[in-house]
Amino acid sequence: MTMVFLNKEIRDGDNPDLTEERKTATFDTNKMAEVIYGSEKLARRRREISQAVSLIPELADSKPLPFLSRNEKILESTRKVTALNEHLPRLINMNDEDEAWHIHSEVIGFEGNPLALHHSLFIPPLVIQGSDEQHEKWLGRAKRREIIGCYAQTELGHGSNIRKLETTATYSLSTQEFILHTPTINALKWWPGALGKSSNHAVVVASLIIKEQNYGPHLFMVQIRDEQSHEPLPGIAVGDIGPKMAFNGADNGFLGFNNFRIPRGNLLNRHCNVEVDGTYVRPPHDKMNYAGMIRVRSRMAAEQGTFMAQALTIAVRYSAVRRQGFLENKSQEVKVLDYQTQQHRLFPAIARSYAFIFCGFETIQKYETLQNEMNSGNVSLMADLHALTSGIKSVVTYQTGEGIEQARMACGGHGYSMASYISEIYGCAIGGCTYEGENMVMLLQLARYLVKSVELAMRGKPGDLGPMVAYLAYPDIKVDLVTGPEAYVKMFQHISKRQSIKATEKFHRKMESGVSRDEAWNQCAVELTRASRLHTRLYIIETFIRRVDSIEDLSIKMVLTDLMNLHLNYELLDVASYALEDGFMSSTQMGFIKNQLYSSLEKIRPNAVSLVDSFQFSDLQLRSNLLNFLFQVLGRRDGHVYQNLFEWAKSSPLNQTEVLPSVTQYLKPMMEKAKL
Ligand SMILES: CC/C=C\C/C=C\C/C=C\C/C=C\CCC(=O)SCCNC(=O)CCNC(=O)[C@H](O)C(C)(C)COP(=O)(O)OP(=O)(O)OC[C@H]1O[C@@H](n2cnc3c(N)ncnc32)[C@H](O)[C@@H]1OP(=O)(O)O
Ligand SMILES: Cc1cc2nc3c(=O)[nH]c(=O)nc-3n(C[C@H](O)[C@H](O)[C@H](O)COP(=O)(O)OP(=O)(O)OC[C@H]3O[C@@H](n4cnc5c(N)ncnc54)[C@H](O)[C@@H]3O)c2cc1C
Repeated sequence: MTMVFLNKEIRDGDNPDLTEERKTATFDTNKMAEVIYGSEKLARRRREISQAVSLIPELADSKPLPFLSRNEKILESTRKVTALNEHLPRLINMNDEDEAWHIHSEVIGFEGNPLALHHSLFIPPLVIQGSDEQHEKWLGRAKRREIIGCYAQTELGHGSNIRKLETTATYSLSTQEFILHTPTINALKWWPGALGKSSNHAVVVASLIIKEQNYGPHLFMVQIRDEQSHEPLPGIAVGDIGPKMAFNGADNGFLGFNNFRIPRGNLLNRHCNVEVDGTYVRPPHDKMNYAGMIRVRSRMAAEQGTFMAQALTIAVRYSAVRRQGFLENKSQEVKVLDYQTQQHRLFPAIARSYAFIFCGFETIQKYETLQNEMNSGNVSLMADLHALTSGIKSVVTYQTGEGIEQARMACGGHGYSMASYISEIYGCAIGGCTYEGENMVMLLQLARYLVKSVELAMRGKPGDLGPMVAYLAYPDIKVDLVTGPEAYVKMFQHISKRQSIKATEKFHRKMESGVSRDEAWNQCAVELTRASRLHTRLYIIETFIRRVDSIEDLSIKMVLTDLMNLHLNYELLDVASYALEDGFMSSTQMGFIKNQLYSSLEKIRPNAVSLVDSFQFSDLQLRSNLLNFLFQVLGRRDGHVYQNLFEWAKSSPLNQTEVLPSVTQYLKPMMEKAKL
């Protein structure tokens, strides 16, 4: 029987320790899901989709994914994604990217699949950079999945420095074609997801050469495999780059061209062009060809927030059923969730998950505004959003990695087992520190923007500063943290401003002492990245406060205020040394922050399970409940962990036979030999 209590679904037969947690929570998890996902409709749609997926057996994993070999993983992810495509139009709104993301994450898990990049990295650049004529030619085919594509930019020798990509696209005036060529091994495309074995088309980024002049990286639509035989076309070398830390259900690949010709019309030319006579038509912004990367980065905060939320759901539920050690009552061991250290490990990360998701929705909206403006020829918002998303991408991926790793350790030994699924989530999430721009490189992009802004403020032009950096010109007025969130923001603004100014001044001093600009930049790079992190963390705090301010439901507002206070105190404590250094923060204030932090942990404790339940991840999504199987493990909603860990172990392929060949071939002879 299921009893609904503030929508927390207390189910008969659930582990009583989890039931107790759900009963004591002070808010409605469905209402919280509305806040997390943006509206009642969006949250409800997620539940409906999860429910629909759970009723379709062919969308379930046919075996526990960690027991599969690489080939089996690719076969399984391809089986599921093609089966899913058959059902999609019935299950989701096909124009809704969030619904598509959600359903893929339910069905595929974190292993990746050969069509993931088709939708997220092949179609979007075609939409953004392709002309109407090019949309006519390829977009319909891509959307109907008549062709499969990927985004091939990174090379063996270059990923971060796109200007130095070595793959060339040389315009031939005589044939009006581009000749794609890979001049060296280093110039092989390397890493693109789904390139290795699955795609038959690629958006290839190559340096455009016209009459021996290099015009820098441009995007080209390239067919790489025959549509019938799927064999590589003559002049193309392509394959898989081998197993990775995660994403092993996907085929990241390499690609080389041997003077491979494509028509002039294959340069994606909505914003730039090469005319028949070789005349180059410039785009309205120098970095227009990088716009697709801003798009992906703008989605990463929400994405990473949900990755961390999944690991935390597993760890918090498990911590509520895991009993070990004693507190006051010596007759019953305590839930490990009652230990302050466990709470300190998990709750700030829950707060960051919420913060990243809220911040993510804002950045996605900002990107949509940019996209609309770009479509009408206005590129003035690009620089701001490039700077902002560069910082956010770097901070959230790093902190998500930290949070997931804490979740793993919070599960003790069982966290280390793949039955927890946390290692797979971790492998996938920390890929984000590297893909879509290596974190340090992207922090330094934001630092360029901050330095320029400080210079404007120094030149007495604070009016020229955009709203995101206006605080760089604010006067320093001491704050009383007791007055609430605004005081925390002011304290953070002071810290961030001071670091940006210090780093800029150091950079200027280096140059004044005769060091070249690039060398001076490098000598200040650590300080500059610190400024970027502080600026970004400030921005995330502000978005959290904005979101909580906008909530009307009192019970939700109260618990989110607790979470926000935890976030404010945790973040400020983490960077307090910057404010103690110049006396802006007193040691009394430091003590106040710590006490607030500990009291926030206590306030959140009764709501912890419901705060993670509110993300409403299904057991399938957490790989904690595989349809038709008993392998239900650590994060399962009903909390029955131990017997299912035992089922999981019994299902290990190693246990399908009592005596392994490793024993008969090697150990037995060794022991026999030792007896002689
Ligand atoms: C449950 C589901 C499971 C799984 C799914 C999850 C995840 C997905 C899985 C897999 C991964 C998916 C995708 C990964 C795809 C990729 O990684 S694609 C490759 C991405 N590559 C990069 O990001 C490369 C990073 N490098 C760059 O972007 C650039 O090289 C650079 C920006 C670092 C530098 O470029 P330069 O041309 O050299 O420029 P600069 O000299 O440094 O700067 C000059 C000015 O230009 C401004 N600028 C740079 N970029 C932009 C931009 N995009 N927009 C606007 N302006 C830009 C810069 O700010 C400078 O301005 P100034 O005013 O300061 O001069
Ligand atoms: C899971 C995954 C999926 C990917 N998918 C794709 C894809 O679909 N398509 C695609 O084209 N690519 C893809 N990539 C490639 C990815 O975009 C690049 O690996 C990434 O941009 C980093 O570039 P790099 O490998 O050249 O790192 P490098 O730049 O070589 O980084 C190595 C080190 O050098 C440092 N460094 C480099 N430049 C600077 C600098 N200017 N200042 C300071 N430090 C610097 C970095 O901080 C880092 O510590 C993927 C990568 C991964 C891991």
